[in-house]
Amino acid sequence: MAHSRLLLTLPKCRCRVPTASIPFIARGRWQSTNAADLPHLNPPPDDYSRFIFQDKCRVTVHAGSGGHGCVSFLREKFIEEGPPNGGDGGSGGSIYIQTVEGLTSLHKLARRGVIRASRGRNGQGKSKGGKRGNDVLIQVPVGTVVREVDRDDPVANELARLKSERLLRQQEAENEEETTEMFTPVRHDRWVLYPGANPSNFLTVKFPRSRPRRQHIAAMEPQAPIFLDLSQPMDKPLLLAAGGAGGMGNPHFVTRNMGRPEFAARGEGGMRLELDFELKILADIGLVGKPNAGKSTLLRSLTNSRTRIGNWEFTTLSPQIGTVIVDDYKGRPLVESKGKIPRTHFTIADIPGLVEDAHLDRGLGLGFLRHIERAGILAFVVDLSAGDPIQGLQKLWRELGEYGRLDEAEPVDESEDGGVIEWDTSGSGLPELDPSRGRRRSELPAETPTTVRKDGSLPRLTLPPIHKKPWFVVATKADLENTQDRYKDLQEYLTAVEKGLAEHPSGHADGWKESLHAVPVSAMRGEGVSRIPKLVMEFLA
Ligand SMILES: Nc1nc2c(ncn2[C@@H]2O[C@H](COP(=O)(O)OP(=O)(O)OP(=O)(O)O)[C@@H](O)[C@H]2O)c(=O)[nH]1
Ligand SMILES: [Mg+2]
Repeated sequence: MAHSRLLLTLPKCRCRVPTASIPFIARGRWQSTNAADLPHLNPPPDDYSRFIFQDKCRVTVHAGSGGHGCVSFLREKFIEEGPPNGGDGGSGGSIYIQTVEGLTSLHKLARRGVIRASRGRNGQGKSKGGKRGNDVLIQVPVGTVVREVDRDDPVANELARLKSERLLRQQEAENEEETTEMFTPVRHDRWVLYPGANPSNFLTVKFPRSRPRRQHIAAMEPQAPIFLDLSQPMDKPLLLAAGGAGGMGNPHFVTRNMGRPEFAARGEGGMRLELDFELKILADIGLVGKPNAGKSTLLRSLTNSRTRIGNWEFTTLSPQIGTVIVDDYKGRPLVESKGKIPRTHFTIADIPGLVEDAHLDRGLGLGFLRHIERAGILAFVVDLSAGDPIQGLQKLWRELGEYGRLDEAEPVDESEDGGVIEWDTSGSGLPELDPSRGRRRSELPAETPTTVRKDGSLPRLTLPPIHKKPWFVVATKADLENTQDRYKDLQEYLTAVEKGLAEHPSGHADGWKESLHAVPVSAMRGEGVSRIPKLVMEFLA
């Protein structure tokens, strides 16, 4: 009795998971979608999880400088003036980069701003070499592009200085009559003197000619300027900037005339790189739709995503990713794929809605279109309750076409209708897709290898043009009135495009049209959505 009273008096509690524990990638098994879970598909505006998301940042990285060589001499009983035994300086720490699966945002990197590898320790007496500086590994999400903005390489600067000095000498030698003793500035920055030495010793000591040195691993650095397209998980880190070489101890400078050199070399300075990081999300499916079309609701109904839903435009302000698990609950794939790695899951990217002229940077569109550029399959989300869905679809294609044109100067256009479909549902039990359709999958973008080239850089990712990607239409809000006829028109139009009777909506005659579907769904009721994973697996298998 007391128990039931307690239940009655308790306020309605909504289970909230701490934000930090929610992964950015939400996972869900599409088989588990059932009508009983409906409240999460039409949630109140405050029922969503916040993600910290950053898809761009600029970071300055400093490789560590080398430690200085040591000036030291053996001191033992009965050996008054022992031979030099100064150790070499340790080399500076290097900066490496690696893509890691599971990371989804650059916000941690952006927060760091400046990344420094530590410097090498100085050499010591008794021929003790200095300790190496600690390396730094920058971990980024798969799909990150790294571009160099600026660099300051002390070794390159020194080499350039030596070259200009040599040219000057050559010129002097040509005009022999004007020959004067060339003034060589004292290089405090390149030499270390014996501890007890005066600064004036710099003027009296005759330093040997020295060329700046690099660590051997510097040969693995990517070619300047750096451009890396890290589209695959990497099992080994890639070197970005090698630390400065350590300075040599005084034994290295022994000559026949100078048995006890009282100087050693300073370590080379570490390189500074200013890098732009940009994350291009690599999802299998990109949802393309106008604001308020119902993309986020669709993502929620397919996955466990807690993305925000609201009956206003621009509810979604940053890309969201959901993962749909399609295994048999034991990690085994449900769809067998011949000759390829079997897929047990696929990812869906929900980006902010595209307004008209999004390619001219209206709305929020342009910044996020690049995420769609990389999706393997495009899902056009068209709201059946908001006017003519065919025009809606064509407008979306036009925006994508214009964006593609910005990228690679491609022509685009529009089109019309033709075709067949049966529609006999009034809200529930939406029709099954004909399994004989959606067979061809040859057009899927090939896996891009992340093989490192000889110069250490990665090959540039070659993306197929947007109009060549497989696509389908998700006709949402099919539970609302007057949507059946619109859906019918839309499917007729797609059949006409497939048969070549109507122009491809991208305006490209070679646009992908192997099997075009419009899937009618009511994402809010969770109806019809289970057909999407089936269709996607047909494409991915
Ligand atoms: N009746 C009905 N309403 C839906 C359906 N799907 C979404 N809605 C409603 O449409 C409105 C917009 O849904 P969202 O999922 O936030 O739309 P969106 O495309 O993500 O919008 P933006 O993030 O602004 O681009 C919400 O009020 C949803 O409840 C559906 O299948 N049926
Ligand atoms: Mg949204």
